[in-house]
Amino acid sequence: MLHRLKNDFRLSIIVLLGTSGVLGITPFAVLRFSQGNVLAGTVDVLILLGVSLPMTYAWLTGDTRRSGLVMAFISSFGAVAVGTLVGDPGLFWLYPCLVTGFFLVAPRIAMAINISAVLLMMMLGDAFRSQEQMWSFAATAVVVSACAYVFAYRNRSQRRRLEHLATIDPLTGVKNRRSMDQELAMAAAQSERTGFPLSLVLLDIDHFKKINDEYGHGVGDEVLVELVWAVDRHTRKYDQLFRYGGEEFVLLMPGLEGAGLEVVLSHLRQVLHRYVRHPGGSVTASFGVASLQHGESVETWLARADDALYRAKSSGRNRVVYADGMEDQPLIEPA
Ligand SMILES: Nc1nc2c(ncn2[C@@H]2O[C@H](COP(=O)(O)OP(=O)(O)OP(=O)(O)O)[C@@H](O)[C@H]2O)c(=O)[nH]1
Repeated sequence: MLHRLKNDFRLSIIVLLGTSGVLGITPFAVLRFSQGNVLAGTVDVLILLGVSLPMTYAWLTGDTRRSGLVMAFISSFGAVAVGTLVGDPGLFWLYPCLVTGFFLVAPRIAMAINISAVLLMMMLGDAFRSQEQMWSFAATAVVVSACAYVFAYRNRSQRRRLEHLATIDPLTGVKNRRSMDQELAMAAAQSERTGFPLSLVLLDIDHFKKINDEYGHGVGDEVLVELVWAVDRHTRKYDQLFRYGGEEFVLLMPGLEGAGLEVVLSHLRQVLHRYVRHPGGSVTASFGVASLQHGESVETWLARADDALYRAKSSGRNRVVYADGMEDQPLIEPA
């Protein structure tokens, strides 16, 4: 449970708000009913349901997007209803809602909800004792919302930047090994469910150390970038390339296996040989290929591709080798 809360920021906010909403509003609901204010008590109960149901939904389904939106909406307009029904003591409830909305939904949506809630409260007018109070409320609500917006916007762009840094290889711009682990697990689970074929290619540049040693690391880096560019140009948009480490890449190819896969990879091997170059000539790469088998774990799948790559390297490089006893690709040199 703690693990989920620690790893899912929006879920943790939903749970925090839902729980504090339930704890904070319940005494007021009881108070309103005991004072005979049935309408305000009913509104409190509706808000209680409005925050606890999305919280339960988010917890059970993991869908924090929809629950966050519902919660932001209900808490803000619920606060408007409370303010309108009980007068200025209810006004204060809108302030936490003006801020917390930014934790639940995108900054633009939170801002739109805030503006609508404040305007609605002003139009209904019943919460205010005087015009002066109403305009003071409007001005302070705008200041609170504007500050929260700037903070949320900045926080969001920094989070996106961190996500980018954590998942993208800075040299080549493809996803790194960390995101590969997640994507492979997801793709394998989907393939297991749908029966859609899924193949994995371990692609390793041949004698890369020699290129570095002879022409320098800068040239080595350029070769890596060129290779990524060539693979990207000659594969489909739903194929995904990851940098596995060093000069080794993983290419994930959904919907391809058997003869179709052989044709594509034979072509790709030749394309790399033809287009990826260094000052001393062309670059070659070896491929180890494994198609996911029913019930197979990602680790075993990768290990089979790795074993095939090892065989490609040890049998002469510049070739495609398939796991599970399939024949090595005949070595066809480009014209
Ligand atoms: N330029 C550059 N070199 C890198 C990078 N990452 C790893 N390397 C180098 O890649 C080389 C990999 O060498 P090896 O593992 O011996 O592989 P290889 O020379 O390609 O030999 P085979 O794979 O057996 O054909 C090492 O010299 C690493 O320093 C990088 O980001 N840029």
